[in-house]
Parts: sequence; structure tokens; C-alpha cells
Amino acid sequence: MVLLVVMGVSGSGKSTVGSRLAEKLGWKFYDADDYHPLENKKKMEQGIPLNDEDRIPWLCALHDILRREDTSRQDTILACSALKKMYRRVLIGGTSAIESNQTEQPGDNPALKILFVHLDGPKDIIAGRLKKRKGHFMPLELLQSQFDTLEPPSAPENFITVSIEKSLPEILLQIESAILQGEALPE
Ligand SMILES: Nc1ncnc2c1ncn2[C@@H]1O[C@H](COP(=O)(O)OP(=O)(O)O)[C@@H](O)[C@H]1O
Ligand SMILES: O=C(O)[C@H](O)[C@@H](O)[C@H](O)[C@H](O)COP(=O)(O)O
Repeated sequence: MVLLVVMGVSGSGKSTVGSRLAEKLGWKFYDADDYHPLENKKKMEQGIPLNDEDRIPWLCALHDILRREDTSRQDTILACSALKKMYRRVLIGGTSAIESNQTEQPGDNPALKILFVHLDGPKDIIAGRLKKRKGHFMPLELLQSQFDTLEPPSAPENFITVSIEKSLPEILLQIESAILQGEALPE
């Protein structure tokens, strides 16, 4: 059973890659954008970047969704910016990750095993794609703040990095191959 979070800055391709992969594999798909409270969306629409206070409750709600799917052994893909290491810890451990600053918890609430797929690429390419994208609440001027906030995943986090300069089919194949090689099962 696999829990996969496709992460990266706005416009890196999270929703596209996540939904296509879920469709290809027959897995469940969630887009974190659908779970932002209205205030968060309004803020972003006005060109104001979100802060930790705005994001933590949203990430806790997303953790609860992943926890539920994990309990029912449902392979699941979530598209979520997850820009900071702390945000990824919340996705893994929920509120206890904030309280204890740890992801490993004993007892009946163990940390979730998540593979983070970081869609990584240069700002100019992403800006070009965002300019072409229509009907989305996220304005282009927030892209710099997304890059400023981004803490790319690093060891010992469980992650792979995928270049957004590849074609979509190549990206999907790289992720599928990482899953087959057991990258999603760190123990
Ligand atoms: N590998 C890719 N090659 C070319 N275009 C892409 C690729 N991945 C995503 N796109 C396009 O880039 C834009 C942003 O992708 P999207 O999935 O909305 O990003 P995000 O969910 O990270 O904000 C979309 O118009 C999408 O079609
Ligand atoms: O944490 C955040 O600041 C937001 O989640 C942001 O990173 C996310 O990207 C928006 O939801 C915009 O949506 P797109 O990522 O689809 O542009």
C-alpha cells in the first residue's frame, strides 16, 4: 500500500502529474487545493502569500485524509505544495508532529509512511506554464514567495526528485519505477 504526495511550488505540475498517475494506476487522488478554506483562497487571490498559521490546519486536515486511507489500505496520491520540511512532518504525523517536533510516535498513531515526489524545475519554465494556465486562483506574482518558502526535501526524508523539464509520460514512468523499486516503503 502506497501513500504518495506530489509536492512542489505552484505551477510545478502537481495536479496534472498526481491526477494522471492516479488514473493510470487506478489509485485514489486528492488535490490539496480543494481543501483550502475560503480565507486562504481569498488571500492567495489577493496576491498575499499564506503563512504557517494559514497552512497548519489545512495540512492537519490533509493528514487526517491520508490517515483514513492508510487505515483502509487504499493506495492514494495527494497533490500538495508541502513546501517546508515542517509541513511534510505534519502530513506524516498530524498535530503530534507540531507538539513533539517528531514524526515517530509510539502507540496506535504511528507516523504515516509517505513517499514525497518533488517536482523540481527552474522558475522561468514554471512562470511560463502559469502564464498559460487559465481559470486558477493562484496569481503569478506569488511564485517568488513559493520559491522563497520552499525547503527541498533532503535525507533522511523519504523522497525522490523529478525534473519538470521531462515530458509527462517520462515523469509518470520515473515515479512508477521508484514505487516498484520500493522507495515508497522505507522500512
Ligand atoms: N511535464 C510537463 N510538461 C509540460 N507542461 C506541464 C507539465 N506538467 C504540468 N504542465 C502544465 O503546467 C501547468 C501547471 O500545472 P499544474 O498541474 O496546474 O501545477 P500545480 O498543480 O503544481 O500548480 C498546467 O497548465 C499543466 O498542463
Ligand atoms: O501552500 C501554499 O502556498 C499553497 O498551497 C500553494 O502552494 C498552492 O500551490 C496553491 O494551492 C495554489 O495552487 P497551485 O499549486 O495549483 O498553483
